[in-house]
Amino acid sequence: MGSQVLRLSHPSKTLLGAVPLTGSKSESNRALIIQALSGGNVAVENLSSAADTVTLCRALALSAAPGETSGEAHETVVDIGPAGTAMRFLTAYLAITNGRYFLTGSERMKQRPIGILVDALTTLGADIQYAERVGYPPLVIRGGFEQQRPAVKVQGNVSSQYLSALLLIAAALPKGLELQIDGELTSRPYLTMTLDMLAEAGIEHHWVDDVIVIKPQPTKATTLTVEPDWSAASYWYAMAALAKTADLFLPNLKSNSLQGDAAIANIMTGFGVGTVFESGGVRIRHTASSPTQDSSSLDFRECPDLAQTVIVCAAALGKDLSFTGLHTLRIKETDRIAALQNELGKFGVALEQDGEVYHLRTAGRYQPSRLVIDTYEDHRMAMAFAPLALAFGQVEINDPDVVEKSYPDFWKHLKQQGFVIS
Ligand SMILES: O=C(O)C1=C[C@@H](OP(=O)(O)O)[C@@H](O)[C@H](O)C1
Ligand SMILES: C=C(OP(=O)(O)O)C(=O)O
Repeated sequence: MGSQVLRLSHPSKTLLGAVPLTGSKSESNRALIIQALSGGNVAVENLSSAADTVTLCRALALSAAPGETSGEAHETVVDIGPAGTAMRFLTAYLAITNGRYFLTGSERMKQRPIGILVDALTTLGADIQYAERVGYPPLVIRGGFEQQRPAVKVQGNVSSQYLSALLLIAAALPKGLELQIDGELTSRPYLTMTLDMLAEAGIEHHWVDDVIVIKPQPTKATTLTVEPDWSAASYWYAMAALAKTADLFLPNLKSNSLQGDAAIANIMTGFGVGTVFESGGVRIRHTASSPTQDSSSLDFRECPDLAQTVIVCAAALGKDLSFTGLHTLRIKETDRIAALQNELGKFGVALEQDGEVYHLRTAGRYQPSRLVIDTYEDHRMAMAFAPLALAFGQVEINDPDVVEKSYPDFWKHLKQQGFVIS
């Protein structure tokens, strides 16, 4: 892209035609780990073009053929940049893979906690040290350990990625895994996605109360086909809500998705966007008027990646909604609560915290003469605020390349849909 700022407008405010979304980043990253542990049994189709998936692919290739060293004998440096799922999944994967690894990432990655996962792996017998700050990347992993025990208890309310990381390696552990989820489980659909994809590859589990058991077992020969990305679809729902006319077809999305973010279809009925599941994909339409939903509340506990899309869209439509389940947003690509508060404030909207509930206050909303959005190295900040071009006539997005993390064709697709981008 090159440019440090993009200016967006959409003169006709009309969205028509098909938008071919890339594969789900979450499904792709699971498929890659399952494949890597399958001994050549598993093929993957429709892998995401997300930078995070490309990064994980490269990291897995590097760990299969270690070469680069960091000075210390045979230490393979694996740098996953800003890819959180890759960091968590690789921590578990490298812990059971022979070799010595230095697993690192971006400056932000060094602020995203990983202690819960490292503690769990260490309990099982893994050898993992912190290279800088205790509880955070980078990690020094001496892979390939003798398993001490199968049972481990893991806190569930910080990130489901820790649990998914453990479940993905469970069948390859000599004693298997008995994973007890401690306390509340956040982002539950991501955990069930992990179990469902393992099941597709022939790996069975038993889940009773708060304990998930996976016995040592081989994967079966199969092809995992990745569905397009529902989180990416959410931005098109927001655009449809803010457009004058919208009739968009999103090929290959399914109603019985593994992705919790398919919840956007239901949420957006309250924002004036209708969904029809057709054969071969989903059709979304701007419906006549946007029903008021003021004083109602939306919970993002199961779909945290939709929060920015929905909150920004609600702000543009002047809906004073309340939100819960935002507790994990502060440890993602940026502190997403603070980022939202700053950027919404640029057009007079407040996101006020009251304990676990956040209230959107749109009474002071105004149309600024120039709206320039900062993106905080967070792809979802760029993509959630871009639809505002339809509401305010024009919006400028700083550091637009951030979208590459999950949706590299985002700006290209916007252009194809009539956005003027300069
Ligand atoms: O497992 C996954 O693929 C993901 C789980 C979620 O994270 P948390 O479990 O940390 O909420 C989500 O926000 C992230 O984008 C992808
Ligand atoms: C939180 C996200 O990703 P990750 O945790 O994998 O960096 C995201 O894509 O919104």
